[in-house]
Amino acid sequence: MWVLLRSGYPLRILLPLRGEWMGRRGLPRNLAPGPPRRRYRKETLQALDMPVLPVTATEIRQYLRGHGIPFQDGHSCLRALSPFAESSQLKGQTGVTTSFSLFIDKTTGHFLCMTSLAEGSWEDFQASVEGRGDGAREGFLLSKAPEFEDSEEVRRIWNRAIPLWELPDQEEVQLADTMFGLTKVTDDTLKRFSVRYLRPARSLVFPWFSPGGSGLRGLKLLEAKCQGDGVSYEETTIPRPSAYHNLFGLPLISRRDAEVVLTSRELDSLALNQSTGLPTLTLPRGTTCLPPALLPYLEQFRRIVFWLGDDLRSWEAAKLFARKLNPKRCFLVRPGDQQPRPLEALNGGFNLSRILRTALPAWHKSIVSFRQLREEVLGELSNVEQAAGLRWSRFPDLNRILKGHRKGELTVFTGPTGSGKTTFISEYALDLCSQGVNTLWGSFEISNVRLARVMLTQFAEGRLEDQLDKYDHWADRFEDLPLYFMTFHGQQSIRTVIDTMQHAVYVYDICHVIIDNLQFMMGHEQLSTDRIAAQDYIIGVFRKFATDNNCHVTLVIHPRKEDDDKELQTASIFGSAKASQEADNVLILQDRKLVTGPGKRYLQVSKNRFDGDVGVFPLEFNKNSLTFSIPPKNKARLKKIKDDTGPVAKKPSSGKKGATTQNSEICSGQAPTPDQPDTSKRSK
Ligand SMILES: Nc1ncnc2c1ncn2[C@@H]1O[C@H](COP(=O)(O)OP(=O)(O)OP(=O)(O)O)[C@@H](O)[C@H]1O
Repeated sequence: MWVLLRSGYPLRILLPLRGEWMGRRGLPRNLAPGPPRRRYRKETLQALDMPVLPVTATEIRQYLRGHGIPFQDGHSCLRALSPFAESSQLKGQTGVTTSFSLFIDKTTGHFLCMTSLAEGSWEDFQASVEGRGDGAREGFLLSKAPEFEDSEEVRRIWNRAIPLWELPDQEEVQLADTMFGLTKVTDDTLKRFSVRYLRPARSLVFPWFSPGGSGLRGLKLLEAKCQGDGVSYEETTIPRPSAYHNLFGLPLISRRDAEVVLTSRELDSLALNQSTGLPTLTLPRGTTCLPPALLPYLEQFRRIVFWLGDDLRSWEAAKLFARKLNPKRCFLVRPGDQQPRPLEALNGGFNLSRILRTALPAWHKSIVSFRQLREEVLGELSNVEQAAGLRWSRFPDLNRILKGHRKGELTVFTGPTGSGKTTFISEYALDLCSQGVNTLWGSFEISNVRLARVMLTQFAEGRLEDQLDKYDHWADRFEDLPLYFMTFHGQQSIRTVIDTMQHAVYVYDICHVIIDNLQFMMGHEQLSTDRIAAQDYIIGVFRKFATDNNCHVTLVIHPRKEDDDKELQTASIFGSAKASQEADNVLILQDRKLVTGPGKRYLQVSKNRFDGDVGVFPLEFNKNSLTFSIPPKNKARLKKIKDDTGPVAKKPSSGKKGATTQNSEICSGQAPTPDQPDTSKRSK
């Protein structure tokens, strides 16, 4: 994984953990070659020590003009004459010059030369143009060749895989067709997309070819497993997901194609291309992200249709991605009963071309009519559970009160000093991140190493100090979480923090930012009136960021000093009422002990803009695992007690996304004492 964000950004800024803990990917066991290997990338941290300022599109344009480099304006990139391509390379087959092969990302300044495949940061580009730097001008140094171990593995798997129709046993063909839903996909289609089948792993193999079709850069394996009455799928990529930048279907795209359909699964692309004849591309990691490195490959299209899936999450992802690609050329297929995902649509006898024609424009003017909103409103109404957000798997009581974690909201979290705010919020965020929420941490008070240690302990649900032999196992799994850290420590200016967050949303599709804590952006204002004004301003900025980027921001704020024996309230948050007004959710970690649960703290939800439900529930701290969630054993015990004492209203949640949660039985056994706030009331 290249941890180098954009060298052009305040680079001490984002530190994904992966670089330090490169581990082994989860290949099917029967393919695993030899004992686990570990690779350490020591250069990672050094790269982060260069404080460089962000670049804007205007500055890039000025620089190109200033250096006499001709360029054209594109959708998300500027296209320029490439200083990395040899003049002989610039001639296409027809002898016509294939100029403007250099793509520079307008937001990050990152560049890619399509002719030489050189790529790098904006600083690398400048160094190269100005003849300084160490070889960037040679044009090849920055292109990332697959690591040797990876290319060996890729080659070996690819050579063992065979086309489906060459399987010797007809029954095996039928089984594979059924498991992968390929009964209506023709051999011609599979052949066109070079899909193979790996018998020992019972997996389809999708190749990643280098641009220009010269070599194999990687693979994706899709394994189908029977699960009850249904089938579940598991993906494995080589290289590992963070470096897997394949737009599956790219070799079939012609330079003249002006329209493309983007899907989130390779099988959907096969179905779409077969039934509509349109060019299709699959995003490498489905709905989780659209890495900016792929944007140059999408520049040529005047119309891009997203058909990512049939749920609200796919719809949200499509809207987010459209912003990167320029929403004016993007159209979205709305999820719905009559618009399932492409493979299902093909198998269900739907007319895929007709569904594509119903795609809605992604671009809205500042003023919209209800006509433009009605489809979105319908989407929310027909997917009520999904609209309530992603459910925590460790905190059923949070689901019960808050209903879920929703994009674009601002959560303010407070609690007395040393009460365990960081520890709790770490588990709360880890829970979501483990379910695929791309997360960015801004921990200004405690170091990232300490924070990561807490999170890893919570992830492993036990002390790792006593079982170091298991460290690699947990670290490898942890490394694959979509988790990033800002490397700020101590006081920071709000502008720098917001710039970094903006950058992370663009590059890593971050959907949840945690800021611990706001006091580190307050500067050194001495007067309390200045401090209140500063805090109000900062909260306003985070509120706007959350809304503009459809990204959830969780903001930890210290309370004002109150009597130790008094409970905190919304009004206890330092400053004016701005924090509670702007916040969608207000959570308070109360360390006053519940009478019924000696020694325990409890979490109070004192504001919930989504549906108004507020309430409290006890938190039981486990010193070994540093967790507050109720371990599965205890959950079972609580359920049993309830079963023994009377009927349970509803089955407790499985904790999985989309599952309904009704866990009042867990809480009600430990209800707050009467002198505690009335928790059943709505907040407004
Ligand atoms: N409920 C608890 N009972 C006992 N110890 C706890 C509890 N919660 C957290 N701790 C421990 O207390 C210490 C401080 O926790 P943490 O840093 O999460 O508190 P905080 O509220 O964020 O502190 P600060 O106010 O300084 O930001 C940690 O060592 C943590 O493991």
